[in-house]
Amino acid sequence: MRETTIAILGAGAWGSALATLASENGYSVRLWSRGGAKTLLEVVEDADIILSAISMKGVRAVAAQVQSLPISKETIFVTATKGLEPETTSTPLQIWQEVFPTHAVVVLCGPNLSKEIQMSLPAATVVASESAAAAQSVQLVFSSHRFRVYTNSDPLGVELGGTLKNVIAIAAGVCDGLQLGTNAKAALITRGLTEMVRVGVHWGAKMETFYGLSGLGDLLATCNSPLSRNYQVGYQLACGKTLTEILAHIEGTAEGVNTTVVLMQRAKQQNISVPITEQVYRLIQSEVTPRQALEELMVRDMKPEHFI
Ligand SMILES: NC(=O)C1=CN([C@@H]2O[C@H](COP(=O)(O)OP(=O)(O)OC[C@H]3O[C@@H](n4cnc5c(N)ncnc54)[C@H](OP(=O)(O)O)[C@@H]3O)[C@@H](O)[C@H]2O)C=CC1
Ligand SMILES: O=C(CO)COP(=O)(O)O
Repeated sequence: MRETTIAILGAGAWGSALATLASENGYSVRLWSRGGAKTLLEVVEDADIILSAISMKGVRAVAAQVQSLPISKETIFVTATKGLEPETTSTPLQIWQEVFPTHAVVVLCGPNLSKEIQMSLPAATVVASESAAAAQSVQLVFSSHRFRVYTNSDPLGVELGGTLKNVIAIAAGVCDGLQLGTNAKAALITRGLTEMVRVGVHWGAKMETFYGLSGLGDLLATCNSPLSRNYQVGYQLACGKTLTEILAHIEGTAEGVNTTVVLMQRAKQQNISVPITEQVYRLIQSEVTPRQALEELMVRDMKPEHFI
């Protein structure tokens, strides 16, 4: 039997870590990046699985390039990007499904700081798809004694958990940078999760998905780790650096900055209350200081504790 071939698009921090996991499991892995030695055709040709770990800004263009190439009808697409497209507010899952409507598309998302995975520390993740068979195939590729992979049938919910938590992670970095304490951080993360649930359920995702690994799990990892680029953006803003300075020096992609802008636009259009996102938005637009953002959150109208 021919061996299973995995094409990974994007040789950044996350694409490289996922390539390591699949290679260690004995799969044949081909990695593509814009400056790499192999062409996109060489990498995707006859691939059983094509996984995209491209930053949000490159997803649509790369998907269009892949569409122009001869791909087997059986090929499974996997998306590991956590972002939103500015022009359409679409998620990466929605883009891959739009470009490849007859293929199975799987979302891979969880509390997965790539540096820890490259250090062989244990972690868990979720692979979600409308096709249970496709999700199980991807589960098999990445599962190991150090990487536990769960399947899930709510791909949009799994993807939105990983995407929306980046906005809250910026706020959590601000909270720690201002040294606001453990009570404040717990309140922020808990109310942040409610905001994620509100947006996600309105979008069509299942509420319970946000209490799983790709929602609460990734929220806890990202809001508590200095390894998170999004957390670092917030932390450094609280320490007085400008967004331009921070983004110029940060290693890799902090998707939460763009996600905040797109989410704010969507929430306004659809009249969804997102008070934490709104303050992160105003902060990155330099409309408020970190302290003013905190103050505005604390003096909002009194209300019962709603969970959605
Ligand atoms: N790092 C992590 O811990 C995790 C990251 N993610 C998500 O994975 C995605 C990638 O993150 P990460 O690997 O850390 O980021 P990096 O900045 O390390 O890598 C980004 C990758 O995207 C590619 N890319 C960027 N812009 C374009 C473009 N316009 N066209 C084609 N390719 C492009 C880069 O290609 P090139 O090499 O050619 O420059 C590179 O391979 C993000 O959405 C992130 O949120 C998800 C889970 C964990
Ligand atoms: O999504 C991540 C961990 O699951 C990575 O977080 P950052 O993009 O903030 O580094």
